Amino acid sequence: MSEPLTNGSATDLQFSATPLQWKAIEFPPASNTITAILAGPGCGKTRTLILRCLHMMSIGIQPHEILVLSMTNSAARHLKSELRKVLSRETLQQTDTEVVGAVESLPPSEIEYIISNMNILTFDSFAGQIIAADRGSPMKILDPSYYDDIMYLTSSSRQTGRNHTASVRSRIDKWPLDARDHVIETALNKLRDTEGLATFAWIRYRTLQLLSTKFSSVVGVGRYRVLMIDEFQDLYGDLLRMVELVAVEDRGLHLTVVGDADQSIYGFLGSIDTDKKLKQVEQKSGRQLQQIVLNESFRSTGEIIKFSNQLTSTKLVNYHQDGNDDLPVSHESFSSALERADFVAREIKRLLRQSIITSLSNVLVLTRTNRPTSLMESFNFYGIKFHKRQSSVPGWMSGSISLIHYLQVLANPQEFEFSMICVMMSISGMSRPSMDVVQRKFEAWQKTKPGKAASTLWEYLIDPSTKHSSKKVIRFIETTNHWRDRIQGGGKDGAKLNNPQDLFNALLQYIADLDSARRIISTNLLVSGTARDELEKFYLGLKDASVVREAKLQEMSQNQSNEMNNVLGEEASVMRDEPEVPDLIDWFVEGYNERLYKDSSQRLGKEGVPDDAVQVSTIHAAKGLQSPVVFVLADTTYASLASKQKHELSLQEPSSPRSMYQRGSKIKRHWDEEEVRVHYVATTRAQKKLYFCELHDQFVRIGGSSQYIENPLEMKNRSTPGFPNKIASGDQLQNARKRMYSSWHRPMGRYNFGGSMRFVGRVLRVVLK
Ligand SMILES: Nc1ncnc2c1ncn2[C@@H]1O[C@H](COP(=O)(O)OP(=O)(O)OP(=O)(O)O)[C@@H](O)[C@H]1O
Repeated sequence: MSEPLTNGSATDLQFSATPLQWKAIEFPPASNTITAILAGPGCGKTRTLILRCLHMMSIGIQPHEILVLSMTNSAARHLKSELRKVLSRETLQQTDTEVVGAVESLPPSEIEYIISNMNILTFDSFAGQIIAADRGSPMKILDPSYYDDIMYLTSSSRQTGRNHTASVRSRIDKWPLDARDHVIETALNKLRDTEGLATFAWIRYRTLQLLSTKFSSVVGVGRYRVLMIDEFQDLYGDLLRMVELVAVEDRGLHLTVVGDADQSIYGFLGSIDTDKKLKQVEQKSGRQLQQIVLNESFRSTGEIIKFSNQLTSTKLVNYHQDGNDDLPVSHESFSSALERADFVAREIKRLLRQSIITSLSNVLVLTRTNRPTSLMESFNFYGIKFHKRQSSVPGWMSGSISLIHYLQVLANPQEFEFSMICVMMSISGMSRPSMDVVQRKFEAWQKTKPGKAASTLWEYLIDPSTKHSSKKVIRFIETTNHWRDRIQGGGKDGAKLNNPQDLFNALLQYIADLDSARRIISTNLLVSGTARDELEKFYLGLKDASVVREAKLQEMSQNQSNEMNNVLGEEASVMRDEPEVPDLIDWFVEGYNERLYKDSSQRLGKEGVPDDAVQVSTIHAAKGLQSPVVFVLADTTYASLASKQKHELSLQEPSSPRSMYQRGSKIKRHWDEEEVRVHYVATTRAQKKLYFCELHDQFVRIGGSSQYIENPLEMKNRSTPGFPNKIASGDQLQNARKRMYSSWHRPMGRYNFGGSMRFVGRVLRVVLK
């Protein structure tokens, strides 16, 4: 193959449209019709949608009268950038076989005018605008999955700065579902009234209410003459209802929807069959359906299309040949995620060396979940930079391990009770029933101390009168006390551990002494390769905190000495106290929530992708994208695991996160099929070269190691000075490996470790402006 694989091809530069695309572009936007543009991946749906908007403008519809709604921020950004690209193209060319659209190249000011006046929004921003117009000010978003934080925010303990959410949570977890929902709902209502905080679910719900009861007074909505829906196949419950309400017959609004049933991947949120959905909208809005099916794919080579078709058994027969030789699809299999990551990096290096690609931005790495995404992001063995595309998941560390819990316990086990429970649960052999016993005894103990109703679990544990029957609990107390003493300066030399390296080592040692290493270090690292990254990120966070703290200390002592010299004279210096800056551990723990919040809002705002980086994304966040080279890090076991759970979803408006999973609801999903479609979406992002990389065994071979990396725990550290080369000792590692199989499926009870990271911080995302 002679030419390098790049993003732009010759056909891309001209505004040609196939006759079918042209028909879709031109179909009159009458208010009594719905135009449904259906097509497989790469057939030009997005492009047609944009050209259709421009065509409408050419027949007199104003940019601000057009509303384009998409499911995700990422899709909305993609649409905007495509619109900008289309608008800034220079000349139009006529070809023999294709009809050419008459869109003139526009001066920059006009391009800006169109882009800023045409509303390309996510459903949630659209709903947010309606709410803001209704109440006169925007609302802040509260992620409903942080429901411990919701409790925290509404509880009286907030004023005292204490965190009682663990006990609240453990109590309400025992209640029937309805009662629980009621409590959460009450808390949410309170937050809405007092703090202007609302969940997306509520904002959608309220929007639906406003649209159905007082549509005419909903500011702004009446001005739209055209509504375009991108990725229609993915619309679920309330979003679909929103479309129906905005598009009801008598409002003179035209509706165009664009979609592909084979790319439907939101069944897990209740999205139903595409045809059924179309019929539903047709009936509810009383319109006539005009369906146009595009059948020629312009994106991928024949090899890629064939491979993708095999996945879903669909027949997208036509693909547009642009003269490039077809490269074979590489179907690879690996025994560990780390080995796979290593392959990806080396392969990219090779593509660069052999000039098959000229820029790292021509490569897209797609993963099923966030976990391997984080792994790739911090994988830089071969000097290749990976840039994680912003998905909707917030969080400073979406890591699989919750190191912060351990540090919080070391900082203050009274304040961070929930963390303490998580830490106790992570101790090898400490099961859910034994934790329940502790909890029950604690409650009984509290009753014997009438004056001390608010006594904490830690106070109970260290109370000399408490008789512990479990050796694990005793060990937890002793180990925690020992390392708290060491860190807090109660050690022999009386020094505080304010050096990030010492503190980090102490933290790791604490974890190892608790015998939690199996769960948080070895298991994660060996299975998915991410634990090391999380450790490293954590270490870097600690270092950052230390740098800021040092600067603060210096600044304070500088101020102080200036002040002393100027005002008080030298003698006074003796009387002065040392500046008060918290110790590193407290500084870090305190700043953690703040950073979590700041970072997630910064990340939400971030747009562009650096040129010198490989893009890494989850498949869900990569909808609509394309790239010359795509590596799909397939997760084929996900399908069978998911199918076992057989979630049942309800389409009712959720009053709380959990009511989404009510029993007795009608819709059952076949998860395996959806998983196949997810992978289909992934493979069809590739234009020229596709790598389908599976893990043939989701579990690492016991005792074996990757052919590339001898011992993952003793890998060279990635140019992070101070980060320990060796994380756990050989024996621990061997034992961890042996125990891995037996422990992998052990349920973590309600204190799910992976998810518990969420409860650490109050993650309030302010996304509505
Ligand atoms: N008529 C055409 N001539 C040349 N290129 C085209 C034509 N139609 C579409 N393309 C190109 O094909 C690629 C895929 O188009 P587009 O992203 O619009 O497809 P899509 O149907 O939206 O795909 P997906 O379903 O994956 O989102 C783009 O690079 C686009 O420029």
